Amino acid sequence: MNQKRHVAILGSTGSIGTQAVEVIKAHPDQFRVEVLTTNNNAELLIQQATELKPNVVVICNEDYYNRVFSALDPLGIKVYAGIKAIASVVQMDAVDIVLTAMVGYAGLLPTIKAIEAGKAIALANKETLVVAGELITQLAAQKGVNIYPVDSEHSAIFQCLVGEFHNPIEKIILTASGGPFRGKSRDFLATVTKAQALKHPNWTMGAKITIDSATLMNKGLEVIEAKWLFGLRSNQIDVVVHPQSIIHSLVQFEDGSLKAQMGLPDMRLPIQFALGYPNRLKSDFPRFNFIDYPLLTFEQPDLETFRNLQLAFDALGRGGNAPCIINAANEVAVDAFLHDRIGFLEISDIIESCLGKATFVQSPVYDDYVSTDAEARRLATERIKSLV
Ligand SMILES: NC(=O)C1=CN([C@@H]2O[C@H](COP(=O)(O)OP(=O)(O)OC[C@H]3O[C@@H](n4cnc5c(N)ncnc54)[C@H](OP(=O)(O)O)[C@@H]3O)[C@@H](O)[C@H]2O)C=CC1
Ligand SMILES: CC(=O)[C@@H](O)[C@H](O)COP(=O)(O)O
Ligand SMILES: [Mn+2]
Repeated sequence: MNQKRHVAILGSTGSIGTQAVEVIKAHPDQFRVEVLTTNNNAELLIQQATELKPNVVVICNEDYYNRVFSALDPLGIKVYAGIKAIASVVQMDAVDIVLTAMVGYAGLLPTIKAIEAGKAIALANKETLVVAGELITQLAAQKGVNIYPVDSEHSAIFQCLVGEFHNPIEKIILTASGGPFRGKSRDFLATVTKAQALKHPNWTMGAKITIDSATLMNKGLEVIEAKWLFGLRSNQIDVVVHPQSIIHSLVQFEDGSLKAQMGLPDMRLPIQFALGYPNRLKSDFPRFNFIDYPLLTFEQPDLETFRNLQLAFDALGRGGNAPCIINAANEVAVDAFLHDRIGFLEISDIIESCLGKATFVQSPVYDDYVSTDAEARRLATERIKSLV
């Protein structure tokens, strides 16, 4: 790259956000941070901003505005509060690329606003494409905006496709670790605790995605994300359990050839690839050694025990706002599980019940997604109340 890329990091204090900051700090000649945003973590935001000197920061929780303002205003950094400010700062002229590393449905509106303003997107927030994949991909095409995947599986597929964009994909194979409860029975799952579910075998991530990995909903969300990113039909997307998380996913072309992308589980690589595309920037990330991994194994996912993956395929098959319904129900159910209000297996029950009850919309527009999200959250909350 001959010019620095100017980056907005939405969710800079989270797992992806902090790793993105690391990548950017390692390449000061390639990147400059213009925007940092967070929900509540004022202290880390202040620390990051003091070091990176962005143009603007946003703290969603207005209670922390004074604290952040008093620390950063003397440095000439603009400070805004509230979720609406995020949707506006992504449109700043100084921003070239927006890394969407916020968690959940909250990522949708800022992503739409960024695309409307013609900004490239490094997409970590998979929920955006799950909720409104058609709207987002159509808008991006209309505005000539590139969406670079950050999610490790989708980055793997994107990396396999470099130099192959003219060749049709026969199918893709998304790898799944299987999570901490791989091979366990429903009887076992009925007793598992939040602490057990938060222990991912291979990745250290935020709480919501870690629970999604344990229920296999993460893979369901990734199937939907892949459909929109790569323009696939659902019968072109397979899932295989690969407990070592070394092969990050594969593409099969029409001549039968399979291409895979491999490496140690380290999100800094896909973050760096998305921010630096088309260049591969140097890194000192630990290298994979075949001798350390004499056995790479593969299994079928257990869709009867881990029902969320099947529910995601069902929602994808139904189309319209069905993926938005399961996303909202899942966000509410995971939050309830993390607050010890429901058991692990009840997460799927809540999603299934919402999918059956929420109003179906075949061809949703933005306002339909807003009302679907609200309705599904209300239905999920009512269902949880009936369970406790
Ligand atoms: N972690 C990973 O390895 C991977 C994550 N992803 C995806 O990336 C996204 C981020 O995940 P992850 O980094 O793990 O999540 P974390 O929970 O670690 O971080 C989330 C970030 O978003 C902020 N945030 C949370 N809620 C809101 C909100 N309602 N409005 C504005 N900001 C908010 C948080 O602020 P605060 O710190 O103040 O709470 C934090 O900065 C998710 O969509 C996830 O699915 C995809 C692949 C891998
Ligand atoms: C790092 C990443 O991309 C996560 O989405 C990861 O894939 C979670 O692992 P599993 O969902 O396969 O357990
Ligand atoms: Mn992933």
